[in-house]
Amino acid sequence: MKTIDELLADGDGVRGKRVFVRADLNVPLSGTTITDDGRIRAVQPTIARLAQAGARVIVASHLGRPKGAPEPAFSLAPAAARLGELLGQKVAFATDTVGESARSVVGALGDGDVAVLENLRFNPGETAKDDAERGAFADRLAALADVYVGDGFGAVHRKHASVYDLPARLPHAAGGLIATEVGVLKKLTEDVSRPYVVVLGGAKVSDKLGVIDHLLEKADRILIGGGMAFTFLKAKGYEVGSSLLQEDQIPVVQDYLRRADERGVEFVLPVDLKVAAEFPDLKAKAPTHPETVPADAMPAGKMGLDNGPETCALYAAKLADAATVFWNGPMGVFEHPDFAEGTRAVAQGLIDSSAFTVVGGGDSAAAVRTLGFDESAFGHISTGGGASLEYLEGKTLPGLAALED
Ligand SMILES: Nc1ncnc2c1ncn2[C@@H]1O[C@H](COP(=O)(O)OP(=O)(O)O)[C@@H](O)[C@H]1O
Ligand SMILES: O=C(OP(=O)(O)O)[C@H](O)COP(=O)(O)O
Repeated sequence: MKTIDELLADGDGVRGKRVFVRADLNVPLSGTTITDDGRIRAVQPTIARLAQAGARVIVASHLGRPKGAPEPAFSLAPAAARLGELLGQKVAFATDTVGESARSVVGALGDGDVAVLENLRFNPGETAKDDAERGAFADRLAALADVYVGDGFGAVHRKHASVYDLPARLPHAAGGLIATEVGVLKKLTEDVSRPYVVVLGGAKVSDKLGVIDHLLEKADRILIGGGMAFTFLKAKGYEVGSSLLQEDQIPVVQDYLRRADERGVEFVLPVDLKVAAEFPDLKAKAPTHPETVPADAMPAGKMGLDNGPETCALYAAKLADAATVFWNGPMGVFEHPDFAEGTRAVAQGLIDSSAFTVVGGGDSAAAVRTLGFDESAFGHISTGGGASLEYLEGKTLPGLAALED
């Protein structure tokens, strides 16, 4: 994989060239306010290096999951503004991705200038399953640039036009963030110190359940929380009220539990939960008066939104003797103060252990920072959740494979 160092050292370098940087600027927002800018800070050095070398830098990313058409709530304008602050230079913003605005903004770039395009997922070609449709969008993106730098680690597991098809159309290299992320995660695929404990939570349950199949071969202990817990609790025959549930995956999860038993892998599920009548308002953050209930006695109509205190203590104990920990997915709706304790307890558990700890995922990393933990207390904070899980699984990641030749 060609690195950015090689790209900068090559012949005339990048001076005067239009360099397309596929970043992951998928940051958490409250309205138009960025609540954690970690992903922007993580890719900023790559953009700064290219700009300093005289490139005309075009930064592109997705944000959230809009359905192939513009949705103002998912605009990248706040991220572009924040990038400008971090770089200490003006950053132009195109209000589309391959249209008139993008062409004119890119055409106006001088050497060392930086522009951000609007959300790639406002165009259906970005995420299309059909190769030709994705390819046609990638052709239009390719027309904007001379060189491609892949540095959106959080999205390398997506076979999307800007991640997979575009690098095939331009000379390409991997950015510094991808190089760092792959360097750390590679260690976890080689020889891990044991006990190896994996903590899984969050809300992208259908995306991430599959990784357990592989973890059953690798991990010594798997702690489940967040929205992921309810499919497991239901699989054990418990009621889960109106909690997040992946009903069609219940037989799969039952198989995981059976295989874990056979293989001696310890599966740990919540023993108590914080529940409320409905999903909390994350903007107003008004008190929700949650109840704590045993995990096997969830009241009908209530939603599980965090681990209860007994689970917090149990998970801390299950982390204490770990030698390696990988954690993806918050243990609850940490964005609301009533449901942050489970996530805080796991973060503290990682810090209190003497393990090598890796925290992965946009929201998990944001949780650790917004709950006030010092980033340096963790071994590595990865910008990718799904991406790091799939990397650990040994899967071929489209966005890495595309950079490889
Ligand atoms: N019990 C729950 N019910 C609904 N959402 C939850 C629950 N627990 C955690 N979440 C949500 O999961 C989201 C993060 O999930 P995910 O995107 O999978 O993690 P990451 O970005 O770290 O990979 C957070 O926004 C959090 O509010
Ligand atoms: O937030 C992301 O992934 P993550 O929640 O697994 O860390 C990435 O930006 C990928 O987003 P996607 O899962 O909508 O493709």
